[in-house]
Amino acid sequence: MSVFTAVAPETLSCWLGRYAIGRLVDLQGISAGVQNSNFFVTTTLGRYVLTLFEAIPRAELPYFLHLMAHLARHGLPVPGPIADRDNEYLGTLSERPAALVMRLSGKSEMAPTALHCERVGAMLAGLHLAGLSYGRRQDNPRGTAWRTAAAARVRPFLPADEQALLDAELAFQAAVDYASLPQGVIHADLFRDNVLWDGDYIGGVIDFYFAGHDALLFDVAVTVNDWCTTADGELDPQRTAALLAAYHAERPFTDAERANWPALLRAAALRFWLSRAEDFHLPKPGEMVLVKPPAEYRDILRLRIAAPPPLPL
Ligand SMILES: Nc1ncnc2c1ncn2[C@@H]1O[C@H](COP(=O)(O)OP(=O)(O)O)[C@@H](O)[C@H]1O
Ligand SMILES: N[C@@H](CCOP(=O)(O)O)C(=O)O
Repeated sequence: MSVFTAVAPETLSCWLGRYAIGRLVDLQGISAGVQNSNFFVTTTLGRYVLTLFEAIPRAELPYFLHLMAHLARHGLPVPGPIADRDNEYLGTLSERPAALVMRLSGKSEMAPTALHCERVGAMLAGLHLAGLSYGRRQDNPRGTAWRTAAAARVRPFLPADEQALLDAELAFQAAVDYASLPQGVIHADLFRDNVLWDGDYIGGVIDFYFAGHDALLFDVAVTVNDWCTTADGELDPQRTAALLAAYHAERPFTDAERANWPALLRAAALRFWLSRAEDFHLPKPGEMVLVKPPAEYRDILRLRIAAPPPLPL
């Protein structure tokens, strides 16, 4: 995240009176991330993360907060949201929808090994299986409809060769048979910076604010494109095989998923090329704002088109 909206300690101290988590000791803005304003909050009772939601419509937020509670209840290492004294997860602070979740320990691993990838694959399958019993439903907010709209917004800023790449990829993706793929709750942003490691074990999975209902394979593709890609954008065979085999052991891939794997790797690359291009060309105003390079995912998309990787199982 970034900090788009400042929060004064006095304001937060007063707001925390709505909760049963003690008094404010420390407040720190967090510079990582791109979507919301996030803060580490320490109270006399514990350590929490405060999120002020900048762009997500308020009506969509209960889906994410209850999903985190659901997954935590199913034993996944997901931060539980904190209910206020009225038993509500969602409040309002600095004129923004706001929520507190537990702060989990551990740190991100940006140079993962095959063992890390194996654990992430198993965890992602667990998340998909636990998601099957989640009672609420909301579409993937960065699914096909968003992709078309985002492409129209960023296209005028792109040079001619990138416009051609974008047009061709949108046409290719429009022909993919998503209905043939198993669907469910997906995290949709399971990048290395959204997993906290406690030694070799996953201590936390965070940032569920892009979650939604979509093809489970899209989530696998997003995850593989980030966790298993080398510095030059190619897939590392050992890490890819480790992640996919661990996932497959918990939720076996279907024939339709095998057939559509190269297309979904491309869809996942397109999604992050578009969101990064939009953040770059049409930035939101803010105090500390992180913009990730769009070229990285443009190039991953080009590579996945040039050499479609088979599902190695
Ligand atoms: N529950 C948590 N426990 C520990 N650290 C967290 C937690 N939630 C967020 N963070 C920290 O905050 C950073 C940004 O959070 P993130 O959810 O990725 O932001 P955004 O909401 O903008 O997507 C993470 O990289 C991590 O360092
Ligand atoms: N993972 C995405 C952007 C979302 O950022 P996050 O820090 O909020 O997860 C990317 O790399 O483009």
